[in-house]
Amino acid sequence: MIETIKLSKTYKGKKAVDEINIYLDEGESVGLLGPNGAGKSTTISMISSLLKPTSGDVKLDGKSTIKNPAEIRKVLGVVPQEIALYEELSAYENLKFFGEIYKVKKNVLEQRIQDVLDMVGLKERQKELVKTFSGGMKRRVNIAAALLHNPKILVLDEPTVGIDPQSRNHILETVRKLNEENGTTVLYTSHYMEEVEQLCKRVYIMDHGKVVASGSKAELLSILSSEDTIRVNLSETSDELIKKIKSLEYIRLVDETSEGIRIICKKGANILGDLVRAAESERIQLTNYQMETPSLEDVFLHLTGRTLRD
Ligand SMILES: Nc1ncnc2c1ncn2[C@@H]1O[C@H](COP(=O)(O)OP(=O)(O)OP(=O)(O)O)[C@@H](O)[C@H]1O
Repeated sequence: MIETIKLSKTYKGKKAVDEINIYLDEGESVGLLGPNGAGKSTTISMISSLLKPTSGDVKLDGKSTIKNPAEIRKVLGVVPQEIALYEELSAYENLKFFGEIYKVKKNVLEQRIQDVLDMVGLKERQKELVKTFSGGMKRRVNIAAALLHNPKILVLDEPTVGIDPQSRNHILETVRKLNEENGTTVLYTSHYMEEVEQLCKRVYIMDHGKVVASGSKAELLSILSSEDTIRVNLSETSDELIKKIKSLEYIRLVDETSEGIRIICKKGANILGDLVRAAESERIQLTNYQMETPSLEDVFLHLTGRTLRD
């Protein structure tokens, strides 16, 4: 359905997106996961034909959208990170305005506005001014606006950042329903691993403008099949202790957590004895030790040496 070919964007000599090749099949829900600055927004702006690539192409059903952006605009709805709404207008009036901009036919616009308000759970509050809404409710109006022209493809740029849990759950549920029940193709960008795990069948992991891995959750986790992840709680941590642990030859990564450290090491390494000795020599107590089932977060850490929120 959609395919990017060596898609790139350079800002003042710096590559924000570097030759990425991704595709979306009809009806899929695909995640674009990466930390701040990885290039996710730039990528989806180019896919949505809001931003011109420096090089490469975006194809819709085999045809370049760069030469002909009108086609993709018809079938794609985009929910940007910034909330672009008129505060002095009601939710309904905002949607009416966007519907006219998107050239939704007059005879269906009323019904579409009611349908999309229903999808995002704001039907009862449509007459209220947007300026009285919480950040999460505003984001829901934004999603409703992107759905007005009944797009086949919905692209969302970190739609749950900085909003209340109730709106967050609502948004996740709306996106899930659109994909599973309406068959809408979804491209969902986030730096929240659990959202992508929950919503997306396939994931691209981005870092520094490049796709560093892709596949289903199971495929991505298999990257870690040669490793164990261990969570260790400590009475305190010290740089010296972390240095000692890092120096053990079978250690791949040590990452500080709120309660201690997380270690990725070669599978089957006999680490406990070494850990206890290192902690004792620093007069630090080891209060808990637990093998973890690896998550996509660990895959990210393994691939980039950083956590998603670094
Ligand atoms: N208009 C611009 N001019 C110059 N540099 C830019 C511009 N937009 C983005 N960048 C840079 O490009 C890189 C990728 O940014 P982008 O916003 O695409 O990342 P992101 O993964 O979406 O992160 P975030 O979640 O913070 O938006 C960053 O280094 C950013 O500073």
